[in-house]
Amino acid sequence: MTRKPLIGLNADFRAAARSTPAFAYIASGYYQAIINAGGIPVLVPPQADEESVSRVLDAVEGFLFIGGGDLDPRNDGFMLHPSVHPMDAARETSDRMLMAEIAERRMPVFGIGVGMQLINVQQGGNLFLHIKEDLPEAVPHFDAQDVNHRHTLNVESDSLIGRVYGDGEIRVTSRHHMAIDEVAPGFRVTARCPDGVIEAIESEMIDWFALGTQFHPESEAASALDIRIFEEFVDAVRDRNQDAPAKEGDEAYRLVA
Ligand SMILES: N[C@@H](CCC(=O)NCCCC(=O)O)C(=O)O
Repeated sequence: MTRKPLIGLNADFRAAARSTPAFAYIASGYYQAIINAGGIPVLVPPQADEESVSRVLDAVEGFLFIGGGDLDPRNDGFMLHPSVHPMDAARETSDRMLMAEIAERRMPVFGIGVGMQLINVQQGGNLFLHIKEDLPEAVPHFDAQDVNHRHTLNVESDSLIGRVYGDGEIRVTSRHHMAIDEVAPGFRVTARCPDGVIEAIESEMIDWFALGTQFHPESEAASALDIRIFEEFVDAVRDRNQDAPAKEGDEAYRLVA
């Protein structure tokens, strides 16, 4: 039986309000996609410090950064923009610590939506803060009335995304008002919307599986091909850890014991 890798997922966070406690939460599509692709999801709420981040990453084999609110551009030396609504600082601080350690370890990582933007800025790239202003000719990438708003995609054939989607028209679910501007060193663009907006990046480093999609392959409207992206990710995590010694409780351990 193929060993299922443990894959961490961050969570979104909402501070306490007048009548509700604070919540850490995650849309089920993210962790269900990991399960469907043969992994075991491990939900990771915002962490308080680097030691906790290190211990968490000792316990998982890959990491998925989910979508959510906006990264605060002031954390990257830019001015705040009126259209930017930063996510709760508890989440962003934890996400940035996690991403820094994941990069250090070259742990397989997949970022979706703001998760891709996090990979890009943490690795030295930057963002357009508001597509409507920065790229006025762009097609709509967000529809407040339609959570499954979709647009077409052009992919680089010699890439993971290209292998997954192949030829033919591709439509993906899009929910963003920010986008990658300068791509981080060591990464390349592997998919764009026909209007030029960057929709996927991947690492060019041979020792690091790092992938980002601005679109949402976990959405309710996901296609069978979208799910293949998760299978590629889980396979990459498994392959990287296939020589890891079996831990008590693993199938391999039981077989030997
Ligand atoms: N700040 C980003 C957010 C992109 C993103 O993650 N969208 C998903 C929304 C919530 C979700 O479905 O998880 C941007 O707007 O560019």
